[in-house]
Amino acid sequence: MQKSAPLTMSSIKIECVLRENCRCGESPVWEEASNSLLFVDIPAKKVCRWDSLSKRVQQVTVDAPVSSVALRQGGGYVATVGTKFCALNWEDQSAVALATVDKDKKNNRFNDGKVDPAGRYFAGTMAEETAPAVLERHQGSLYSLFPDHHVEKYFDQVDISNGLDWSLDHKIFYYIDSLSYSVDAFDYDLQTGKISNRRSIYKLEKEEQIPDGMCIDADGKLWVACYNGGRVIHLDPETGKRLQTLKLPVVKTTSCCFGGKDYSEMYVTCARDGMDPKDLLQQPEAGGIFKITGLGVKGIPPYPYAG
Ligand SMILES: O=C(O)[C@H](O)[C@@H](O)[C@H](O)[C@H](O)CO
Ligand SMILES: [Zn+2]
Repeated sequence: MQKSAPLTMSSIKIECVLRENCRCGESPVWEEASNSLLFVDIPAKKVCRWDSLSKRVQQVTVDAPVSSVALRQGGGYVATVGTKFCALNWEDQSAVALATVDKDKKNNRFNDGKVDPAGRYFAGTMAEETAPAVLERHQGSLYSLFPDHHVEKYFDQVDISNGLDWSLDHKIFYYIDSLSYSVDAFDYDLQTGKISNRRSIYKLEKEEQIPDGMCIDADGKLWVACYNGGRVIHLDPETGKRLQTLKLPVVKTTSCCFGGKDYSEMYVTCARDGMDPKDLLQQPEAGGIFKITGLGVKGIPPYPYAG
């Protein structure tokens, strides 16, 4: 395995590349075909696409909070809107429901979602918040939308279903329920999409605050955005050790992904909701998109939904 560059050689640069004032930016996904970063602003009900070459942003507004977006095999996107898995057509700005979950829970909505290596769209739910991280507990569940559009439920009793990704050998599923303050792992069966043997691989320290979105890198290590922690932490899931902390000039960091040339850049989303006017003055880039270069590690392309 190739070692990353020694620390003395790396020059990490963190910059805000888009001042978007997202209320709650989330679900960054790199689309190689268009050199673009997709992301959502959950309460603003917007899916955005930032062209890294022209620096322009396009957006599609939907009719309910949109919590994640993913690429779709054969073009277009899928997104979790309210409690629906939807197909998103960028050209005519339409979102067509493929399946609905939590029909008995009127106050629920989807939260983070991502596609697995076999093309299933995983996403979990939560009760709607009255303020950031303030909500009726244990209302969420984790689901996946299979390529044939049927939905499977994995477990319930979730507080805030959040970051998710798969190990490079596809044998482990990593998952975050934010209010557990833990990054968990499950054994993963790629053939069936089944998960088992839940365990914690990392417990957040107090100052790291609330674990939110996450992604894996090409070395199999995890990067976890810490809401209210103003940072992304780099974890070794095998040893359970934190390898590195990246501090950002905004406190409500929500999620991260790799993108850009050869997936050598990291993109980080963040939120403005829940900040008071004084914080907003001190963090004028809150709600923007951050790009981090010089990490000395690459990411992997996102998997497209196969249905
Ligand atoms: O981005 C998300 O995942 C949630 O929808 C947000 O509301 C916050 O992250 C949450 O409040 C912190 O736990
Ligand atoms: Zn999140």
